[in-house]
Amino acid sequence: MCTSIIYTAGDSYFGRNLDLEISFGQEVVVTPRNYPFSFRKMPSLDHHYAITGMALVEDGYPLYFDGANEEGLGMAGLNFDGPCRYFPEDPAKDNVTPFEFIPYILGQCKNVTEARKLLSNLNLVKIDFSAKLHLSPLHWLIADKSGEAIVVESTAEGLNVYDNPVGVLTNNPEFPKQLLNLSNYQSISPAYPENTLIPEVKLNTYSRGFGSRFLPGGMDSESRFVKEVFTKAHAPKGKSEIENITNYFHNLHAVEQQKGLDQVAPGQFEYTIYSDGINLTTGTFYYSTYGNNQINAVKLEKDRLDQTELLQYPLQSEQAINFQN
Ligand SMILES: C[C@H](CCC(=O)NCCS(=O)(=O)O)[C@H]1CC[C@H]2[C@@H]3[C@H](O)C[C@@H]4C[C@H](O)CC[C@]4(C)[C@H]3C[C@H](O)[C@]12C
Repeated sequence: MCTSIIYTAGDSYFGRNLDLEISFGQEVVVTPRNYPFSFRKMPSLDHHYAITGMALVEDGYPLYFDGANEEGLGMAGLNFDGPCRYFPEDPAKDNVTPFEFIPYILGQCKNVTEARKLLSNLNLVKIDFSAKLHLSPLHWLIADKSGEAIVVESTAEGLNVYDNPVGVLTNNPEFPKQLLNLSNYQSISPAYPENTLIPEVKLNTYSRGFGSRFLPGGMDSESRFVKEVFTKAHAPKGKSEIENITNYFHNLHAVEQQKGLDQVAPGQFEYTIYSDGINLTTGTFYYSTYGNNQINAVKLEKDRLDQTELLQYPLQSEQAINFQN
């Protein structure tokens, strides 16, 4: 499972938890403006917006899991196994493969409005990256620095683009069903509830936090969706970058998967491999990994964005403990 969010507190922060049982060898990758992006069915993009994100570099090509461009548009791919369908090439459409989708959008669009235009004639065409790396069934959260967010899902009906008023995406079911399910939890509150059960009897209120007593807490995607929507809706807005990024990571950690809790095969457990977030105004990319709770950061080096070579930053996965004596 995975969870992706956009959190706005002055600046906007975009990113995700990547939850899986295996790691792909991903790292922080900056694709500069003049790296030639080739596409299987579309003309290549020799000049484009620079992109920073988490990617696996395979045969020199950055396979992005999530990222954002220098204009402040972010995009993340999350598992969508079941409803997801990709299609044969359609000569009347712009045919983009799912593994090219993030560079295609982030390379060319400044914001969600521009992304919607490219999406209006797009076909997610079924072509594997290689015999070794097949397509993954994904859906995507796209959001910009204004806080506007949309979800893209390719299903049997074709390509669906939904407004996302809550700025959260997890996994199944289809996004409209996730939104509908929120109404089941509309009475969840940070405030202490009024006793409407039996007002004339004074109840023994033995604990704080009763407003969120029925908030789901499971690892499944519906539970994480509801929990994250509630957490983010009430998250404080900081006055500094440090406060904001701290709040942002607490949001993602609210739906983190600890090792041992989500069994996917005998002896195999899905867990939160990394959490990341990018400031959509400054382009600074932050991340932590399961093994290293420290927040690491890669600043956007504006003077290196005109080159053609990828900039790669291996993940710092060793725990960093601040010993005080
Ligand atoms: C598995 C990842 C999504 C995490 C997630 O949602 N997990 C939930 C699993 S489940 O619902 O509980 O089953 C996705 C996100 C981005 C994906 C990667 C990116 O799309 C980039 C390439 C694309 C290639 O076609 C396949 C390898 C790959 C390197 C993908 C592997 C994998 O499918 C990734 C890493």
